[in-house]
Amino acid sequence: MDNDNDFTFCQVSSPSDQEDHETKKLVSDVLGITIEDEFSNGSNSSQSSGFLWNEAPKNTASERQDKVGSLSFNVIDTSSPKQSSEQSSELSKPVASGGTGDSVNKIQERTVARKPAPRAKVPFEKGYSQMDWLKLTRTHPDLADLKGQSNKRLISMNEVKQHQKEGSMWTVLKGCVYNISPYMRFHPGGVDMLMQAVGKDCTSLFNKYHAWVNAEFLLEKCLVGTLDDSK
Ligand code: HEM
Repeated sequence: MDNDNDFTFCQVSSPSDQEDHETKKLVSDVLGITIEDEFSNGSNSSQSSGFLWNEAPKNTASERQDKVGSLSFNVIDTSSPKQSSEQSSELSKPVASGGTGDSVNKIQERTVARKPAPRAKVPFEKGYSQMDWLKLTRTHPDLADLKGQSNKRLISMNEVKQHQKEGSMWTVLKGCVYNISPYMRFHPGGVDMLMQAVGKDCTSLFNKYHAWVNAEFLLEKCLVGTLDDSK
């Protein structure tokens, strides 16, 4: 009860309007000092924002981190995109470069690293992803449509040319003859692109677009034979 009385007493003798105003001002001043001290560490506000978002010296970053406390993660976030773009341009440096075009090359590399060229990849139809293709290659008994024939026989280019119909579309890739008909709708570059391979040797086209693609593995079950290049 004594405490209640004290409380009542405090309420009754609350500061006058003028005193109240002064108290508020004092509090806000103190808060102002505290905020400025923490963020700018005695410097002006433009330096403060520079520290948070632009170029904080790397060797002082951890020191700032300690002082800022819970806001320190901002420092790391701000500097990381710069680092990664530098890294990617480093990674994309040409193996051999030299001469006067060197600096031009570097500028172009940076542009490439930031804005990758759009790819002509066609969105796959439902059920025609590369995973679906892999499943099909494991379950289908005769994707190459061999009908019991060996896939080790030699095939002439003339025979390849004759297979350009639905269900039996042959192509030559790196000396191997494939029936690419079942792969058509699974091709990430689209049916139209792959149609250019039908009835001919598509090795140079294939290498032009994606030399890195492991066609030997992808088309393993579509193998019809080996190109007989003796004729
Ligand atoms: C005959 C066997 C072929 C196979 C197994 C094959 C497979 C693939 C694969 C797996 C991709 C995705 C590549 C990636 O994500 O990096 C792709 C994309 C593509 N393919 Fe093919 N492809 C073949 C032939 C061709 C041919 C003959 C052409 C051109 C006439 C072609 C044009 C493209 C294009 C334009 C893309 C999309 C762009 C890209 O991913 O870089 N492909 N192909």
